[in-house]
Amino acid sequence: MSRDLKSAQRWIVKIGSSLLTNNGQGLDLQAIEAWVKQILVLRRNNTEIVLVSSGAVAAGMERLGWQTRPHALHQLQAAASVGQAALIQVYESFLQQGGIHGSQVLLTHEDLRDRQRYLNARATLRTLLEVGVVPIINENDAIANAEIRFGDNDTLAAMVANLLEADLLVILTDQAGLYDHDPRHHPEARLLTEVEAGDPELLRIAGGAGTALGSGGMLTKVRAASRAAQSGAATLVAPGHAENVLLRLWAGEALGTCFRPGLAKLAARKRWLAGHLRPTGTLWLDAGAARVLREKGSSLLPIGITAAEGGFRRGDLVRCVDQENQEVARGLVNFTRDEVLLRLGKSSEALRALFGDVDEIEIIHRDNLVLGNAPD
Ligand SMILES: Nc1ncnc2c1ncn2[C@@H]1O[C@H](COP(=O)(O)OP(=O)(O)O)[C@@H](O)[C@H]1O
Ligand SMILES: N[C@@H](CCC(=O)OP(=O)(O)O)C(=O)O
Repeated sequence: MSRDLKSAQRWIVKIGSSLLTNNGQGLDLQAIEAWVKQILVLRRNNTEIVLVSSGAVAAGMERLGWQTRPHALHQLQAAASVGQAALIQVYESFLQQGGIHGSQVLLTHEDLRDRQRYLNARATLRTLLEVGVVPIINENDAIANAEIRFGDNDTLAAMVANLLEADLLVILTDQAGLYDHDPRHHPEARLLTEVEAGDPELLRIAGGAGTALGSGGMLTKVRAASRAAQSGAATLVAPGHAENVLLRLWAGEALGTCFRPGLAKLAARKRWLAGHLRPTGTLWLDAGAARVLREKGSSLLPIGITAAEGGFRRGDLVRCVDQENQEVARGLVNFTRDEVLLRLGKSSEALRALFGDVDEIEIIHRDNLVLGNAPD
């Protein structure tokens, strides 16, 4: 697979606990500054970045003057709460040097399982990207108990990659990438430069965390790569301490391990959106529109829509049905219901007369359309 990542427009970058801390002694400010500087360059080159950052517990321990990591959950949560503030303060100060703001988004597993909270999280993150902010995500450690925890940030980062349909998930860690054995115990281990996401063999060779600081080890990274692949994202597990690692990856250098997503992005993404999102509305198509969608998989234009139901918003999944209420397709809609109602039945000329020469006239673009009776 080519490592040309310049066309990958949305990256989720996960920075692990093993990297963020100076051997457990608080945050490694120099390292964080270096990553933020690279993120600023990527942003200037139109790559959207969402950061998933660990490090709250370690930063909190330093602020509280605790020498050893506590075992009791309430103490860990207190440390995370103090440290999260420190973490955001550090990122924000470095981002501001480049004229950009960061924002804090703390998530629990529940937030991505509950439909309404999932949609809220997605809408917020999309808006943050639209206004040029770098969202900085961590688990909401202060309140997350065992039942609602992700536990490691690799899983969280992969779920965010699905949520935002990212092109790429970059997992920075303290090793050069995935080896055929845990390199801490097998000095002869070989680095794997390219693998297939979801290959079950990888689960066998990936071990647990290498240090007391990290939580998931390679196993959660391998699992994260298969999860990210479900929505078509490639994953790179790369050495976070390598100089200019993000810029070198962006330039196409073969650093770390690349997990190919298997299915082409478009096909994977379509399968994922049909299987994972629940429709929030219905568009009724006339016979002509139903036919061109079924026969040619064309984009859905306003002229072929006769009615719109449901309180959907831009980016939501809607069902497209024919006049007999048979499902023709599902897709991500480009407009809110009110906007669709203003446009339905109108020709492209009529739309231009109303709205001027706007770029987007399709109600659903063909890349966002899945034909047939998709599962709920
Ligand atoms: N096959 C493997 N290849 C590379 N590293 C592995 C492998 N199996 C286990 N590991 C361990 O995984 C560790 C990285 O995971 P972890 O400690 O959780 O870090 P992070 O905080 O970056 O998530 C490495 O330090 C390494 O010891
Ligand atoms: N949410 C925790 C980090 C969880 C964690 O260690 O994850 P990981 O970086 O995947 O090993 C924190 O901020 O301290």
